[in-house]
Amino acid sequence: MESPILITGVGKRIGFALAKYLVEAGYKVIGSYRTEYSAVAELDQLGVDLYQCDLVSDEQILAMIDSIKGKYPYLRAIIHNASDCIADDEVEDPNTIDRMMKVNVSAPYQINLALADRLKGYDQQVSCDRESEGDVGAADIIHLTDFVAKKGCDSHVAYAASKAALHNMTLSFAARLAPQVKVNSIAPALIMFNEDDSETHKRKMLAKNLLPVEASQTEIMELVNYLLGSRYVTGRCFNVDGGRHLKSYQTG
Ligand SMILES: NC(=O)C1=CN([C@@H]2O[C@H](COP(=O)(O)OP(=O)(O)OC[C@H]3O[C@@H](n4cnc5c(N)ncnc54)[C@H](OP(=O)(O)O)[C@@H]3O)[C@@H](O)[C@H]2O)C=CC1
Ligand SMILES: Nc1nc2c(c(=O)[nH]1)N=C([C@H](O)[C@@H](O)CO)CN2
Repeated sequence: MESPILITGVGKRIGFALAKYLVEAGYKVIGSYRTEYSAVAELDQLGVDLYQCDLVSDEQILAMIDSIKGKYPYLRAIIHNASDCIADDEVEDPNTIDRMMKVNVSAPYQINLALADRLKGYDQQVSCDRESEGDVGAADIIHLTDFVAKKGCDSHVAYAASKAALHNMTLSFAARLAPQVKVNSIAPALIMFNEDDSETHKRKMLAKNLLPVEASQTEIMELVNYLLGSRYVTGRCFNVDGGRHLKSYQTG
C-alpha cells in the first residue's frame, strides 16, 4: 500500500529539490504547486502525484484534501514548504498580514487537521506490519519556518509573525498527534539567494552569519531525511542558520 509524502510548493527551489530527493530515496511523493513551471512537468515524469493549489483558496485546499483522502488510506509525512514572503512595504495592500497568515499558517493548519488520520493510520500500519507493540512516531509533519520566527524582522514583520505562528503550531500539533506522528520545525536562515538579489544584498545577508555561506538545499534535504528516520524527536525546531544567533557576540 503506497504511503506517500505530501510536499507543498514543489514548483521551484527547496520544494522542487526536496521532491526529487525523496523520489530518488524511494518514497511516493504528492506535490502541490501554484505556478506551472517546467519543473512541474519534470516531477510528473518522475511519477509525483501533482495538485495545482493556490493556498489562499479554501476551495482549492479542500479539493486537494478530498482528492488525497479519496486516493490514499495512509500518509507517511506532510512537509509544509510552500510560503509567501512579502516585505511590509513591498505592496500597497494593507492586507499583507492576512496573506502571510493565510498561506503560511492557515493552509498548514487546515491540511494537518484534515489529514491527521491518514498519518496516524500509517503509524498503526507500521506497528501491525512489525507486529511490535508500541512502535511510535512512524509518521511526520515538518514545518519550514525561518530564523526570524524567533528574532523578528523589521522589513518583513507580517512574514516573520506568520513563521512564529507556524512554529507554535509545531508545538501544539506535536502534543495533539503523539505518539503516532512526530511534528518538527526546520528554521533556515540563508539557504538560497533569490535570482533578483543584488550583490549588495548578498553581501549583507552573508555578513549576518558566523558561517558566511549560502547553505544550499542539501542542508534541508539531509535534515528532512534525519527527521523521517527518527523515532524520538518531536516538538522541536532545527535551526539551519550558520550561527546567525551569535553574530552580534563576535568581537573579532
Ligand atoms: N530560501 C531561503 O534561504 C529560506 C527559505 N525559507 C523557507 O523555506 C521554504 C522554501 O523556501 P524557498 O524554496 O526559497 O521558497 P520560494 O519562495 O522560492 O518558493 C516557495 C514556494 O511556495 C509556493 N507558494 C507561494 N505562495 C503560494 C500560494 N499562495 N499557494 C501555493 N503555493 C505558494 C511558491 O509557488 P509559486 O512559485 O508558484 O509562487 C513556491 O513554489 C519556505 O517556507 C521559506 O519561507 C526560510 C528561510 C530561508
Ligand atoms: N517563501 C520564501 N521565504 C523566504 C525566502 C524565499 O525566497 N521564499 N528567502 C529567504 C532568505 O532569507 C533570503 O531572503 C535570503 O536572501 C527567507 N524566506
